Amino acid sequence: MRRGRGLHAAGAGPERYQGYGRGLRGISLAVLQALEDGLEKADADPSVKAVMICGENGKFSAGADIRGFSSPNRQGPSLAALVSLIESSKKPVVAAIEGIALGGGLEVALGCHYRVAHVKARMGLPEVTLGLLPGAEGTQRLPRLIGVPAALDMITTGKHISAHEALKLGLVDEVVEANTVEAAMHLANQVIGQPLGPRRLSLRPVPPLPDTDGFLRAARLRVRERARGCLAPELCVQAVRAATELPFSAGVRRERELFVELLSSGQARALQYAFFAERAVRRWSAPGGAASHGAAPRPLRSAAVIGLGTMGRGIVTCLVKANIPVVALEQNLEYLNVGRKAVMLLLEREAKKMEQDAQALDFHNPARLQFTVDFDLLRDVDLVIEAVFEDMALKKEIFHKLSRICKPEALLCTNTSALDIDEIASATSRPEQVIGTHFFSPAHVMRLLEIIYGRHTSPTAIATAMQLARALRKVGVVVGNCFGFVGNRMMFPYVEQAVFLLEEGSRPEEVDQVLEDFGFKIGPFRMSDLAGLDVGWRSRQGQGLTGPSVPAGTPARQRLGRRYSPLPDLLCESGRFGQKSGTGWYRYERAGGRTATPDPGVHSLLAQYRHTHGIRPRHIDQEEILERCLFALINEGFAILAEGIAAGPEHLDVIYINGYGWPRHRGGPMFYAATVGLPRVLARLQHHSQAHPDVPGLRPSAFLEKLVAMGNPPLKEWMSYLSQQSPRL
Ligand SMILES: CC/C=C\CC(=O)SCCNC(=O)CCNC(=O)[C@H](O)C(C)(C)COP(=O)(O)OP(=O)(O)OC[C@H]1O[C@@H](n2cnc3c(N)ncnc32)[C@H](O)[C@@H]1OP(=O)(O)O
Repeated sequence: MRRGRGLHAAGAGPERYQGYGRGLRGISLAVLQALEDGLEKADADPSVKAVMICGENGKFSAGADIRGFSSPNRQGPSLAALVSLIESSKKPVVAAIEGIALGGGLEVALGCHYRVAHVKARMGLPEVTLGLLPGAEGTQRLPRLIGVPAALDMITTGKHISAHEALKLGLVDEVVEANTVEAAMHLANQVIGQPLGPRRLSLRPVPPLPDTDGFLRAARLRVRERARGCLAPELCVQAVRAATELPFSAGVRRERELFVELLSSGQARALQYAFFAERAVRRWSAPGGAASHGAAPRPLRSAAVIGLGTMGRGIVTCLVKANIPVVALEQNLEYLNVGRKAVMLLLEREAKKMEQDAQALDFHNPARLQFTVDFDLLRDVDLVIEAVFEDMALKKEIFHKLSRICKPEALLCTNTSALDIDEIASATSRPEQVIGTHFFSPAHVMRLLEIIYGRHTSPTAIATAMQLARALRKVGVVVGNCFGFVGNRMMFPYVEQAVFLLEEGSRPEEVDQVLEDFGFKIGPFRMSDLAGLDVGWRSRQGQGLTGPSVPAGTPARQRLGRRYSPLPDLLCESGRFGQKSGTGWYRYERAGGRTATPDPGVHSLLAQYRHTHGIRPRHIDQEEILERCLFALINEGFAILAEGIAAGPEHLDVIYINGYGWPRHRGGPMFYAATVGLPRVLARLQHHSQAHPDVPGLRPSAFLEKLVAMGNPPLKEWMSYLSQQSPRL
């Protein structure tokens, strides 16, 4: 038996191999070189009759090293050349796929003549999620193997598929439950001497469809619609089209051109930044030097959710899906029954989506999901998530009760989008166990979990909340405590600018269009209608900004010495609450309808409003709409960083990508600011601030000014320019 790195070669005799492999870090140049050398050696050695390629540590490959794409000095053998070399081997090559075969890893497997997968293996071409396409000839080989529709689906979505699905598609030849390497060697030994031509994918034709051109045209439109300005999915379709129209070698050249176009588009950089940012935020730090590496989470064996409104229902659903037994509590039987029905409906739907795993949910079993009005049933749970209305007095009452009832080590979470965690914690005898867990609606769908520590929250509590995020398959981001935390605090100036633009001459649909063209899933007015305009109205009433508590004589468009727009209040006063009431910034087909139509009623309300306040409407161009909304949001981001509410710009970006529909291919607001260039962001903020001196949100943050003065350093260096690391982090 001979051993090397990366590749195993099965010899003529029983089990003679040579081996190499590599785990998660991606295929490095060293691995490429080693594979190339090994293959050449195996081809030249007459005693070697077949070759088997596998990974190390039970993982075939996570693909190319993503960091390598932005490296200016990338040199050495190319992955595509290696895949061709594998395919052209005169001896049969078998891939033994365990764990994962992703991206370039799967392309290596496609170069092999046979593929054997472990039953738990997952495969995929996720390049599109990194702003790229499978550029090691994957767009040309995969359609030849599994046909255009299935290949296009995998390549344009980047989804991972199971071994069974791969077998159904014909992507692998065999799925095994036992030792994959042995099974692959067994197969290798069996096929020695058989002709390899039919196994070389580059020599196969793409299986024809009745109307390939029509299919690809429809796919391109579908993908373009879904991509919201992201280039990669569309270029993936073009590459697959090349496979259907050109001979293999010309298709590969086309794939290469498209790959280079994507690599230099800027979007690839943004998407790769987002990939690493999501992993970077798993490492958190908190006051007093506590950090992820030194804090261990407590076990999460059971949970309770208080309040079965929209948020509570979604949270219960995620917990059940994560296999955590839940006690769901409401204040009375009437609300409990309504909540129970809604949760069951959600779970039925989720079970349908999950198909074969549905049994595992087992949500009719009271040991896994229990509905109650009795607080005493919360005595033994490891975690409680309070999800009642945004009412401080009510939340404090509940937390007071919890600290009497729950076991001492139970984590007490509040699902709030803005309220003070310290004040809530002050109602308990154990503030170190209290933490904010801000879910986003619908809670069983949205990936973000903003985790807010208070002054006394312990590192163990933070680590446990992060563990909860992971268990729920969410992206947890740890932030400090301030009004609106990170996400909503940055959203306030954005929405404020959008409303000011209406006062000055824009229409809701114009503002939404500009921001949707930028890539947001929905613009600020569609979003407000969806969330319900009454939510913000109640909050403004609570803050004394509108309603009877506003002192007589207060100017209509001013509060606390700064510009204020009463427009959203006027809408609510006239019963326009958004989708739920059938009218808001738009008109809907009925109360609860989803289709927004520009509303002449709103247009005349705006005209009347401007007339009343002596505002002469003006034409506002797209650039001004974008700059005022986005730069105000980004400006708040710099203030948040300077105050130490978040540990770095990546945290803000991950929050915006996963919770606020920020287009991922633009990398998040702070990454976007870096792309635009901080001097330009500053100059434009200065310009708009001069035009609107009564709007503090447009006044450039001192931290932004400092970064510009320091020469516009790269984003990863920003935090080192804060004179003292924040008091909070
Ligand atoms: C010519 C072009 C040829 C080829 C193109 C490509 O191959 S592009 C790359 C395609 N591959 C991918 O997109 C896979 C990316 N990785 C993942 O999806 C996940 O990491 C994975 C493999 C499913 C594992 O997930 P898990 O949750 O178990 O681990 P985690 O994500 O935390 O990753 C652990 C650390 O590994 C790093 N990493 C993973 N994959 C890569 C990679 N391809 N390149 C570089 N680094 C990778 C990841 O960043 C983590 O690092 P850490 O420092 O611990 O944060």
